[in-house]
Amino acid sequence: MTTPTTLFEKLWNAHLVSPESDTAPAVLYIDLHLIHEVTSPQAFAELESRGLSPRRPDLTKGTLDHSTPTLPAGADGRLPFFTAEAEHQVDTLRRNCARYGVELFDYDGPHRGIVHVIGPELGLTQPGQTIVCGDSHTATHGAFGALAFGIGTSEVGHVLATQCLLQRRAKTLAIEVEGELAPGVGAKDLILHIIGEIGVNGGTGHVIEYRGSTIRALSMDERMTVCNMSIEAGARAGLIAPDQVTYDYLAKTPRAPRGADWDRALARWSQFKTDDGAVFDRHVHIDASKIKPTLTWGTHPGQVAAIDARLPQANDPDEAKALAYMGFDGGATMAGRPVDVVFIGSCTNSRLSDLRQAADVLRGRHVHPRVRMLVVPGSEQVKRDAEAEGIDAIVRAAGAEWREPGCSMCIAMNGDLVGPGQLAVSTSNRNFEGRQGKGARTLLASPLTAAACAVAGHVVDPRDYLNADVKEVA
Ligand SMILES: CC(C)[C@H](C(=O)O)[C@@H](O)C(=O)O
Ligand code: SF4
Repeated sequence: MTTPTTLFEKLWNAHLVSPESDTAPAVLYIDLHLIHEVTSPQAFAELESRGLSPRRPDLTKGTLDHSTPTLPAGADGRLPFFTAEAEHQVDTLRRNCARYGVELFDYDGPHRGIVHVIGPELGLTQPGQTIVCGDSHTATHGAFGALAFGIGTSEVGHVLATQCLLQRRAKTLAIEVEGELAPGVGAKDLILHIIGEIGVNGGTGHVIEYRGSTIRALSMDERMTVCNMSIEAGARAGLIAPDQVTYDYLAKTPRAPRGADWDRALARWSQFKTDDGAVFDRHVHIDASKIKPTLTWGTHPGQVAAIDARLPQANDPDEAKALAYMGFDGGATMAGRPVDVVFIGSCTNSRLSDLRQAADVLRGRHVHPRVRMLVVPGSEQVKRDAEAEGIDAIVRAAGAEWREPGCSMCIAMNGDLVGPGQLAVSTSNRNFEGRQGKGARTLLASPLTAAACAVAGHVVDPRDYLNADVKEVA
C-alpha cells in the first residue's frame, strides 16, 4: 500500500523537476504564470538584457489592476492616471505582452480585472496546477486545489525564462474548521478570526490546508476569500481540496476544458486531495459556530476583535502603538466609532457575491452623510454581472460611488485614497499604517459589516442589518 499523502505533497510531487538537496532548492514546473503591471517591468527588462524570451508565453497571462484609475476616461479619451509612473507601468505591460505574444486582458477588453479575480473566473485557475504571480495574494487560487505562490520580481524573471521556480519545500498546517457559521458571519469573519487565533506569523514556513465541514460548505467565492488571506498569517500558500463545488464553478467558466477533455480533467483533478491517515506537521482546530462578525482594530491583520468584544489594554508596546495610531482606547469596543470611508473591493471581497451582500444592506437605505463609500468590482465580468442585476443602481441610489474594476483603495496606488486620520472600514486584506493613504486608519471587515457601517455612519454590528425589510437602524 502506498503511504497516505497530503494535498500539498501531491501537488509538489506532480510538479517536481528536480528535488531539493542540502545545497539547492527544488525546481518546480509552473502551469500558469499571471503577471500585472507593477512587478513585471523589471523582469521583462532582465529577460531582454540577457537576450531571452518567455519560455511559455502561452502559459503566461497579463492583466492591469493596481495602477489603473477606477474613474472612466475623460472627454479626450484619456484615462485619469494618478501618476506618470502608473501610466508608464501600464504602457510597459502592454508593450511587453504585444512583443512576446503574451495574452493581455487589456483595459478596453471584456476580461480585465484584479489578477486574482480574473484567473478563477476565466477558468485559467484549475485544480492540480502550480500557479505563480509576482503578487503576495496569489494564495487566492489555492481555493481550487492549486499550489499558488506569490513570488518576487526576480522570480518573475526566472519563471518567464524557464517556466520553473526554485522552492524549498514547506511544512504542512491543517486548519480544521467545524460547525456552522452564524447568520451575518461569513468567510471574511472566519479568516480574520483564524489569523487572530494563529497570529500573523502563525503560518510561517507552512502551506495551510483549510479543511472540515465549514470549509466544504463554503462557495468558491468564499473559499477564495479564505485562501486569499493565508499570506496575512505568514503562510507560503493556502489550499482547499477540489470537490463538486469547485467542478460546478469551473464548468461555467470560458477556459475550462470541454467534452472528453473535461472528463479527463475531472479524473485527474479528483486525485488532488489529502488521503485518510496522511500526516500534517501541525493542526489547528477552529469552532466556526462561535465566530461573530470580526474586524481588525489595529495595524496588522492579527489584531482582530469580535464586534462586541473589548479591545486589549495595550498589553505590549506593539498593541499600545497600534491603539494610538488607530485612535482607540484599550478596553473600549469598536462599535459606535465614527466612520469616514467605506471601501467594498479588492481581491479578498470584490466578487459578485460580495457586492450582492453589500447591495442587500444598501437597498432602500442611504449611506450616512459623513461617509464616502466606494464600490469597486473585481473585474469587468463582475461589473457586468452586477449591473445586469441592478446592483450599480442600488449602490448609486444609496449615495455610494460605483467604479471601474481594479485594486483601487486596497493599495491606494491609483489615487483612490483615504485621508490622513480618516477611519475606513474596508473589505481588503491589509491594514498597516498608511496602506490606504498617508495617516489612514483601516478596519478590515466583511462586505456585510462594511456596508452596515456605511449606512450607520459608525462601526456597527451587521447582524442588525440582516432583515430583508428595510428599516432605519440607529
Ligand atoms: C503590488 C504588489 C507587489 C503587492 C503584493 O505583492 O501583494 C500588492 O498586490 C499588495 O497587495 O500589497
Ligand atoms: S486588490 Fe489589493 S491585495 Fe489584491 S492584488 Fe490588488 S493591491 Fe494586492
